[in-house]
Amino acid sequence: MKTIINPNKKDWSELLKRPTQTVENIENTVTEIFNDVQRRGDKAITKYTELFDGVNLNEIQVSPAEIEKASSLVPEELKEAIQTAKANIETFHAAQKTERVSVQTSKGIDCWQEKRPIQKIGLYIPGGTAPLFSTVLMLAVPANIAGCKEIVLCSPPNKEGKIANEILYAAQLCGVTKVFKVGGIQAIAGLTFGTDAIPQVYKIFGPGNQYVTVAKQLATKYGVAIDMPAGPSELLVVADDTANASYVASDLLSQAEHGADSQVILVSTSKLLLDKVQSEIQKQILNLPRMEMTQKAIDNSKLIYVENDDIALELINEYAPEHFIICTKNEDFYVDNIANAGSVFIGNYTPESAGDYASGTNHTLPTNGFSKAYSGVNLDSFTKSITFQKITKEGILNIGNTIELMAEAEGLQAHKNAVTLRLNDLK
Ligand SMILES: NC(=O)c1ccc[n+]([C@@H]2O[C@H](COP(=O)([O-])OP(=O)(O)OC[C@H]3O[C@@H](n4cnc5c(N)ncnc54)[C@H](O)[C@@H]3O)[C@@H](O)[C@H]2O)c1
Ligand SMILES: N[C@H](CO)Cc1c[nH]c[nH+]1
Ligand SMILES: [Zn+2]
Repeated sequence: MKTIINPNKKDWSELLKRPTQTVENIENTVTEIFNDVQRRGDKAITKYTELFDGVNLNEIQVSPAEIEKASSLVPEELKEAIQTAKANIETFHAAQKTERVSVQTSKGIDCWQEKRPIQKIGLYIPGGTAPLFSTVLMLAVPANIAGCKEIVLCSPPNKEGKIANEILYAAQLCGVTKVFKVGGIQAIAGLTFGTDAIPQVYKIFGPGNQYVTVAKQLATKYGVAIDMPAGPSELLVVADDTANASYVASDLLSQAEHGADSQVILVSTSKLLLDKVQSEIQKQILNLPRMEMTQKAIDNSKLIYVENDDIALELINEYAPEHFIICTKNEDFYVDNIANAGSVFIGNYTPESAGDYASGTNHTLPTNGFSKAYSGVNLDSFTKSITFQKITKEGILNIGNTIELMAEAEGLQAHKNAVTLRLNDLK
């Protein structure tokens, strides 16, 4: 991992670049696949599944019998762990429910706002290098609490043409309606346009690699909504001499192991800590089964020394990490002042993995600096707010002239008439 000492502010944007390809790099591939799926539906889906996942499938929908069999093969101990995680995710997301907001803005004018579930949604569950069944919980649990009706899940098949047993078990446990063995750009295309097999949905959720993420971003051109760009995982840790170097190294490696295009960053006011973490990483990485991929991510990663907490905070807000771990003496300074981060983990005993699996918070989070403007997935991601109003005779008498004046000033006579006709009847 490269160490950078006191980087000059004018170099920050270059220093903080992500190692992923850009929308421009991937756009042509996405457009080609989208056009093909739009034209040829399931035939195109099957072609790209063979090309990218190396398997030729006659049937892309997972049958109830396959789900039953897969579920029976998941060890009991793991099922219990999945259920514990599910309970915590349920508790945290159910607590996010809000009451209807209702107010009389003036006499005779009642306005209110209510949340209604998005009826048809698509969940993308990554499966390229690891079957992320935890993501099923992160998406399907809040979707059910929100009341979404049709929940369609897509995930890439392995070389045997199967989706991991744990993904199917979690899908069944969390009330997913239909499951398809389709991944990557072609899955996003299927959910966007619909095919004979895959239902078209109103909103697509879920993380994925850079191809999936760019496909989701481009899918919005065709009218489907997305949760956010949730691409290759990333982590920024701020730590000082009060941190445990081996814990910090383990956290950095936990996100680096997601893939070669992940990135992790350590910011510190202590050169000693940076050195200790560097050597811990070199030690711990040797025992990781995904060492090669992890090493590639570590090569994209940085240890950054800065002189004080103010500079550290400014740099962190500029980077806008997906995950932000705080292991410093004055943790409140960072907790109170962080402006841009997807999810924050505080103190030596809060590993980022806790949020990935089981503490209850959602792990589908904005990457690539998008935490400057986007929230991670939460209960509201699965609902829309609808406003309602009811105006009485007294109410329209009160507000009518205001509307007439404004409509006239905008040159919209028909708008004015809609009020004037009523007012004339009431006079
Ligand atoms: N931000 C988040 O909230 C979050 C959460 C979990 C995981 N992640 C990220 O999800 C990603 C999972 O990636 P993954 O690759 O393991 O699984 P994936 O399911 O996202 O992608 C696999 C698919 O990518 C497609 N693909 C692969 N190479 C391609 C190419 N050259 N051209 C076109 N398509 C190609 C294939 O169709 C394949 O099925 C990781 O980057 C991880 O960091 C992010
Ligand atoms: N860290 C990922 C979000 O960026 C989520 C995840 C799933 N499994 C393990 N990790
Ligand atoms: Zn993770």
